Amino acid sequence: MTRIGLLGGSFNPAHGGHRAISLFAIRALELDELWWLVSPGNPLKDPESMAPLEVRLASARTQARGTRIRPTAIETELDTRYTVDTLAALKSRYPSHKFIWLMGADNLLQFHHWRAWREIARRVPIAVIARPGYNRAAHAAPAMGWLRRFVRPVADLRNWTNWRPPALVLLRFVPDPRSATRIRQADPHWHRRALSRVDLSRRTHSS
Ligand SMILES: Nc1ncnc2c1ncn2[C@@H]1O[C@H](COP(=O)(O)OP(=O)(O)OP(=O)(O)O)[C@@H](O)[C@H]1O
Ligand SMILES: O=C(O)c1ccc[n+]([C@@H]2O[C@H](COP(=O)([O-])O)[C@@H](O)[C@H]2O)c1
Repeated sequence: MTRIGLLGGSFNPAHGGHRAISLFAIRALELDELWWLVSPGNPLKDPESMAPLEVRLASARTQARGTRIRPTAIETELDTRYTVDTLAALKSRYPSHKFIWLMGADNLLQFHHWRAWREIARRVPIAVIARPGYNRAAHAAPAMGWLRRFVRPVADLRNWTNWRPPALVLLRFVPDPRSATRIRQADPHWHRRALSRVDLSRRTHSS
């Protein structure tokens, strides 16, 4: 049985915060691999401000170097955009893998807007990772009105593969204030430089 964590995201761009929380999660959940699902397009986000998928994926590969993190654009391959569909496709493609969905506390605040969010929680256990500025609000998130009864103690964490979903665990690692919004604010043209690096490496590989 392979233990896989799933961290879906825009990764616009990937940053050290993603890497840090992922490394903590790999250890805490004893994961064989943590897959970063670099989204072709978050259904709730404006595509205008989104760098091309290949540039975001390249930033994810850079951040994941030398770890058990596996950046993927598997939602493109599966032709899914909604997490509920991605999970169904992954579970049927990898029937012997055990999956756990990871998300930062900011995503829990929006979770009730996701398509079939209760169904997502019925499909896989969920680990919510504390994030500076969002934790108090996350405890009061609309989705928590329903999810609260399924919260598991951290003491039982290693046993997550035996949890029968819905099951939710709240994880606190060293708080990491990094965010893609801040990076874009400081460097609005990050993707242009990144795109030229992607093009360059493609040319180098094909030459
Ligand atoms: N510093 C962090 N601490 C905890 N969770 C994080 C952190 N950074 C990102 N995440 C989580 O990682 C997942 C993917 O994040 P995403 O790619 O949206 O990055 P982001 O920094 O939140 O981007 P943006 O600022 O554009 O919203 C989400 O579940 C998000 O909550
Ligand atoms: O399925 C949905 O309705 C849905 C709505 C919003 C976000 N998501 C997923 O949530 C993950 C985090 O997205 P983001 O843009 O906040 O990094 C990513 O995998 C998205 O596809 C999914």
